[in-house]
Amino acid sequence: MTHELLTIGRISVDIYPNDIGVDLEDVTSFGKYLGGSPSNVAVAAARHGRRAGVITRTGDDAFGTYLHRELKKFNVDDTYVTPVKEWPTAVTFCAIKPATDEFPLYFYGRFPTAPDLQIRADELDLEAIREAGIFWSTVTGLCQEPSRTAHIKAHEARPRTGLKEGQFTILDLDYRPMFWASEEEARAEVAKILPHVTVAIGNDKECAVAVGEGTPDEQADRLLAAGVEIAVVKLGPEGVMAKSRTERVVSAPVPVQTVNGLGAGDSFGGAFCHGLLSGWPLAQVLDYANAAGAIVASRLSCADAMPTPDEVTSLLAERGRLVPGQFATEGAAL
Ligand SMILES: Nc1ncnc2c1ncn2[C@@H]1O[C@H](COP(=O)(O)OP(=O)(O)O)[C@@H](O)[C@H]1O
Ligand SMILES: O=C(O)C[C@@H](O)[C@H](O)C(=O)COP(=O)(O)O
Repeated sequence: MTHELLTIGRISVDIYPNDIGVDLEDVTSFGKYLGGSPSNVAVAAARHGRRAGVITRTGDDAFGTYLHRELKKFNVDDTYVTPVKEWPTAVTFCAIKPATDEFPLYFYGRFPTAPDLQIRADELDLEAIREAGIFWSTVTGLCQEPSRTAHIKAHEARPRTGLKEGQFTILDLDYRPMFWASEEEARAEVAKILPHVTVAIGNDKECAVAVGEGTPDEQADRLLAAGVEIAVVKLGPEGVMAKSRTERVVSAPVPVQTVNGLGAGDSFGGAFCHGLLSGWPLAQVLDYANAAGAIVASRLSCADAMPTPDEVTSLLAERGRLVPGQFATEGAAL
C-alpha cells in the first residue's frame, strides 16, 4: 500500500475529563480516546478520505490492543504499529478549562521513556517512507534515543531533492517542554531535520523554539531561509498565517465556542495534508485547515472529534466563507 500520508511518532491513550472547567484533582469521571499528536494527524487525514498510516509503538498490553482497535476503526493503517515488551502504553490526562483557555497536559508512562520513543532505525520500512505522498514527523520524536536516530534516518532516506511532484515532507514543530532538557537542545535537533523538510508547521511558541523569538513573519522567513517551501504559523483562536517563497497568506479566525483547545493543531494538520494532496492553492488549504482546527477546538476529544469534509465545508458556509466548488477533491495530486 502506498500511503498518501505516513506519520511517525507518539501514540497514547488520552484519558480526558468529562467534567469541564475544573482542575484535575476535582475531576470525577473520564473518557478514553486514542491520542498522541502524529497518530491524531493520521486519523484526521483518514477522516478526509486519505490513505493514512502511522509508525509508532505501544506497550504489549490492553491499552495497546485498544489503540489498534481505534486505528482500524478510523481507517488508519496500523501495519507499522508494533508492541515493545519493556514499557507500558503511555497515557495522557488533561484538565479542560475553556473559560481561562487552559488545557494543561499530564503525561504518564513517558518517563524515563515511552514505547513510541523506542522506534529503532533498523526497523523502518524506508521504501514506504520514501513513497508516501506526505511524510509527517514531530519534534517530540527527536527528544530521545533510539527514536531520534530513527527519525534522522527516515528523513535522510527521503531527501528534498529526491521528492517527486506532489510529495511533501512535513515537520510539526510540536514542542512539549517536559521531554527536553532545554529549548536549545530541541533547537539543535530541529536543525538536523530541517534540511530534509519542505513544510514546517508550528504555533508561535514552537516556532520560537525552532528558529528563535520573533514575529510570526520573522519566524516564517527564518524557516524559509532554512530551505522549507511553506512555513505555517498557527495562531490558535486568532487563525493562521503561512508563507511560501512567492506568497503570504492569512486565514482569519473561524469563531467557535471553545471546549478543548487540545487536538486543534492535529486536526489542522490532517486537513492541511488533505488540501496539499488535493492540489489546492495555499489560501484554500489554509482556510480549510483553519476551520478543521476550529471544529476540534469546539469539541471535547481529539481523535474522535476529527471532522469530515462535509463538517468543514458546512462550518465555512455558516460563516459565509465558502466559495461553491472550492474544495473539490477529484483533482487529488497523487
Ligand atoms: N479556539 C479556537 N477557535 C477557532 N480556531 C481555532 C481555535 N483553536 C485552534 N484553532 C484553529 O486550529 C489551528 C491550530 O490550533 P493551535 O492551537 O494554534 O495549534 P496547537 O494545538 O498545535 O497549538 C489554529 O491555527 C486555528 O486555525
Ligand atoms: O500527544 C500529545 O501531545 C497530547 C495528546 O493527549 C493529544 O491527543 C494531542 O496530541 C493534542 O495535540 P495538539 O493538536 O498539538 O493540541
